[in-house]
Amino acid sequence: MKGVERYAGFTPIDLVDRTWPGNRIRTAPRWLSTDLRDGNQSLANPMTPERKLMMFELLVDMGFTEIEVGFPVASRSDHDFVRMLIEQDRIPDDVRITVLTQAREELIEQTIDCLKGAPRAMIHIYNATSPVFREVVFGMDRNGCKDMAVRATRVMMDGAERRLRGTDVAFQYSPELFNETELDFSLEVCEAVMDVWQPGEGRGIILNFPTTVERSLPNVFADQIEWLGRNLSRREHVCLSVHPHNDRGTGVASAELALLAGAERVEGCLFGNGERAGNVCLVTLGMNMYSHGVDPGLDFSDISAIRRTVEICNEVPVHPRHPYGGDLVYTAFSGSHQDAIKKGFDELERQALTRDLPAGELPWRVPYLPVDPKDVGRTYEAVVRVNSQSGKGGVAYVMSAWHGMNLPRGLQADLAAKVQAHADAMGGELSPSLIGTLFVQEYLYHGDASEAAGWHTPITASLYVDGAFDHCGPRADTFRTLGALLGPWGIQVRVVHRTGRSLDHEELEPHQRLLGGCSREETVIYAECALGDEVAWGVGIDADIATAAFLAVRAAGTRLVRETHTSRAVSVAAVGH
Ligand SMILES: CC(=O)SCCNC(=O)CCNC(=O)[C@H](O)C(C)(C)COP(=O)(O)OP(=O)(O)OC[C@H]1O[C@@H](n2cnc3c(N)ncnc32)[C@H](O)[C@@H]1OP(=O)(O)O
Ligand SMILES: CC(C)C(=O)C(=O)O
Ligand SMILES: [Mg+2]
Repeated sequence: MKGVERYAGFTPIDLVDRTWPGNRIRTAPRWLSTDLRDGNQSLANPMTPERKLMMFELLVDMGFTEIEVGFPVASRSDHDFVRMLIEQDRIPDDVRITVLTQAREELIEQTIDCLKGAPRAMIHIYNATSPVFREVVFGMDRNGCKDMAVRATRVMMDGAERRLRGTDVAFQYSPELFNETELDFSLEVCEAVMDVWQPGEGRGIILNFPTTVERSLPNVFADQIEWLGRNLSRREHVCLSVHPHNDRGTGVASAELALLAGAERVEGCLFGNGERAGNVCLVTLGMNMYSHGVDPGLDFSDISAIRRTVEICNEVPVHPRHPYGGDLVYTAFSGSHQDAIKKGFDELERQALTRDLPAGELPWRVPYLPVDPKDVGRTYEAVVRVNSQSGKGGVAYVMSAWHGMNLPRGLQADLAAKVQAHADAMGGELSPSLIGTLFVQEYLYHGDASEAAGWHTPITASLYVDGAFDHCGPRADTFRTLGALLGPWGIQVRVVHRTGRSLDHEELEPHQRLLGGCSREETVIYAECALGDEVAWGVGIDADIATAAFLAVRAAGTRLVRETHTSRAVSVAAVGH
């Protein structure tokens, strides 16, 4: 592409004995949400006080104990929001608010004043340290840049000492554009800042290393973090924090590799809001940990509610493909994915029965779904959505999840072909209720008894029972009744397969009751009839199994006769059990 020569590559870090690639993330880091600061400053329409409060309360509810609530000198609304939190006593005892300020004396004084009356707070000072900032923005050398940070720390300590007497003041320093700064210079500035702050027992410091504009591969950032961890003095009093941005789309990877490399704290925003391509997404990071069996220490159990609140506060929609929280991320449209998902759920249910445990307590092993959607408050209903890319597994899933019917394999294929033809003809997606309507139209008996008059016997039906078979009395009685009903037509019923557990209408949501609002237990019988190479399926639903079977065979036989345009003998194959 034209112009590529204008961009320089990045220099790898000389750290041949790096250890981070062999490490694992075993515990959650300390989290800081910067939604109300870095997130807010990136919005075309910054949050109103109401939206800020909504975000703050969400963060508290999710379990954040470190929340950057603003840049008080940036605007009256930032200032007033911090004051409101303090004056209205809205900061829970286990939460520490943080405020950000540039390393400029006049701004620091005002920032301190804004914190008056807070029981505890963190003052976060930053100045840019990279060569391009030193040369282009500040016009100063390394020493000048370091002095800026040192002076700011002194001013902050002095001001806090004098004007924040009742406040437990903690301190965080960030060399902005750390990832573009020479490593030895970042270290030099941080050491100089620590010389002023004098970290020690009960007086820690947070040193926060941002990829202010992400420019290199995540492994380079990890090397930088491991190098710092080895070289910082007073290490036991330093909390090594990272603040990745997502300019290259690798913010999450940068954070994760930094954790492997020794980072202890991560700053970011929910759903990756923030400057340009965003701050690192804390939802993705936390849920990535959860999906590996590491408790993130944040509550994502109603991820849709979190997303809704974030969307209201930011006025920025969350992408439907956003990891873990997007509308479509627990949905498969394509046939082979749907088939594997259905088999995964079936196996989970089998295991639950065998081990007599709720399915929700079993190890999660469902293909194509990284976590159980229910763990984040999503349902299983949207896991499969049907269009022209779908196959029998998907259609069977919809029939089971939405309509409580566990179709035998042959009927799955038969219905899927009809659904596919419909999808091809209409384009787009077929809703579960439309699939249910197609099913009813195709397979249930709609005629009257005379329609079957053309049948010339004998018929042997292969029946599949789905539902309350166990509630229908001894099998012998059932077969006798069926014989009496079907016998005059010469239909022999030899085999009954189970396809699923009882269909209990009490368990189904109203939209799942394919045939209306009945509340008693019913039996579904699927009948497979063959005439030469032709096969037809019929379905009967009734509280009485014999009636259900009768209706199913009539439906199948009628369709077969109609489809083959013949009234010659219908033979029905028996399938062994
Ligand atoms: C990566 C980040 O997200 S950092 C946080 C960024 N957030 C914000 O900037 C939002 C809030 N900011 C503001 O409201 C304003 O920028 C203020 C109030 C902080 C400062 O306002 P102003 O004094 O009008 O300055 P302005 O916004 O034009 O910034 C330029 C000044 O900041 C200085 N500056 C810029 N970046 C930095 C930095 N990283 N560290 C220290 N000083 C800096 C510049 O040198 C310049 O100073 P100069 O006027 O002496 O040349
Ligand atoms: C203020 C700092 C930490 C920042 O937001 C950044 O560098 O991205
Ligand atoms: Mg930032």
